[in-house]
Amino acid sequence: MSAAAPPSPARFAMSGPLSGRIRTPGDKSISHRAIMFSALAVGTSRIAGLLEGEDVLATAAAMRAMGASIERQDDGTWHVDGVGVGGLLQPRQALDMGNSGTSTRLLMGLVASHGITATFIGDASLSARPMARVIDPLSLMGADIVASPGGRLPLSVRGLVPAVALSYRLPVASAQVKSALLLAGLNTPGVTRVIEPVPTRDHSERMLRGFGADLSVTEEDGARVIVLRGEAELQPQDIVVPGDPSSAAFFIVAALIVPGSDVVVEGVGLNATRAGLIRVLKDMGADISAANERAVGGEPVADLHIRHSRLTGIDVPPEVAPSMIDEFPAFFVAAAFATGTTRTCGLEELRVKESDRLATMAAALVAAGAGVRETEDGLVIEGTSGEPLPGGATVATRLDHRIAMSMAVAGLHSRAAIEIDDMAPVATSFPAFTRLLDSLRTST
Ligand SMILES: O=C(O)C1=C[C@@H](OP(=O)(O)O)[C@@H](O)[C@H](O)C1
Ligand SMILES: C=C(OP(=O)(O)O)C(=O)O
Repeated sequence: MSAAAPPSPARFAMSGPLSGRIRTPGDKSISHRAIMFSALAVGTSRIAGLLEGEDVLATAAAMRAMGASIERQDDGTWHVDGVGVGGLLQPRQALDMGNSGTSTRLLMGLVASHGITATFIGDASLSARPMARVIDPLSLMGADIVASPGGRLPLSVRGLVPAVALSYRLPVASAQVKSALLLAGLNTPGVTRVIEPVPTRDHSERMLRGFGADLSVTEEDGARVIVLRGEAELQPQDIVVPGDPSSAAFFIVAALIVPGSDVVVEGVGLNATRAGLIRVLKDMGADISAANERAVGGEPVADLHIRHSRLTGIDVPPEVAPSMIDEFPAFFVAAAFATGTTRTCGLEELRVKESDRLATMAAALVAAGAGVRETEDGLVIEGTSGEPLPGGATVATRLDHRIAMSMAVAGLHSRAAIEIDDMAPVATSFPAFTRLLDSLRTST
């Protein structure tokens, strides 16, 4: 297990109106993929706008350990010299994935079809997360995987060359599992098929095509079917990473709940497989408008203008969940200030993220004085009709960046400050979070 950093508590108190323009950092999912695919191309790729958070840096370190050359330039772009599909080298040490599920699951897929063995370790949160969802299909492809009890980290993957091409129907809506299989398929002769009954974020498909992979997506009986021809040759690319909608979510919710707020978040990725939060908030009455719509790095992007709004409670349809899966902690905060009841269901997946996000958010919001009932697969939240929460609580974030940022936002409209027990995990996805928040609180 990787070493734990000392906790870094912080207090977030009642705020005046938030105003100004900010730009969110690069998308975490796309940044991981930009590093991985560039590291598999032959030649030099350039990446602008890469998220320089701990999770992405863990991916970069692992790809370096397997032979890629990855360097940050003085102007902030990253240059990656790839090894070519099939060219990964045996890492000398265990790959430390820190807190990052995406790094772990995608790289397990990559190793599974190379002639190398890699051991994956991580922090206490990652070591509690289920890996059977990738172990099972990668084993069918021929990888030899030895995991800790319950299919957890630490685990080792011994790849097989040539691996056996697989046609696999995802039993759980997971872009990480889908992407792990596509990465394994890159060095596998023949055709790898992944069948997705419920669509999940499609960054891997888009970017693999951009790198020249032979990949097609069709629909069969209402499911998405992704077909990838193996033994791919990836061409180096110039990539611009769009802003992360999952990071923008904290500022969207903050502007909606703090009276008088008027905020623009620039360059937010609005890929339909990621934009569920905005659709649901608008259905609740949120004043969010998009301007300057454009494409960045093959992804739709816009500047979002958000004004404080009176929100109305809603029943969130479960089928929207995959398109806002990481935004639920922030969404629960928005719901806590709505008028009426918000009900969510079908969110079992939230129990296996960096923390059990249903239990952790229910406990945090209840401690702050919100009316929250936890069910097996969701939360039922009675809103304050725009009134502040009592606050005055210390929140346990359980090594989960999104809990820390969500409850920091809740503190901005609470009578007594909310103390976050540890802001350190925020560095995994959004190191600039507190600085950007402060810039909106002080600007006039
Ligand atoms: O593929 C990705 O980049 C991600 C997929 C999602 O996980 P699951 O695949 O487990 O749903 C999401 O929660 C995670 O933050 C990033
Ligand atoms: C679930 C998340 O990330 P990961 O699975 O990569 O740890 C997240 O960022 O909310």
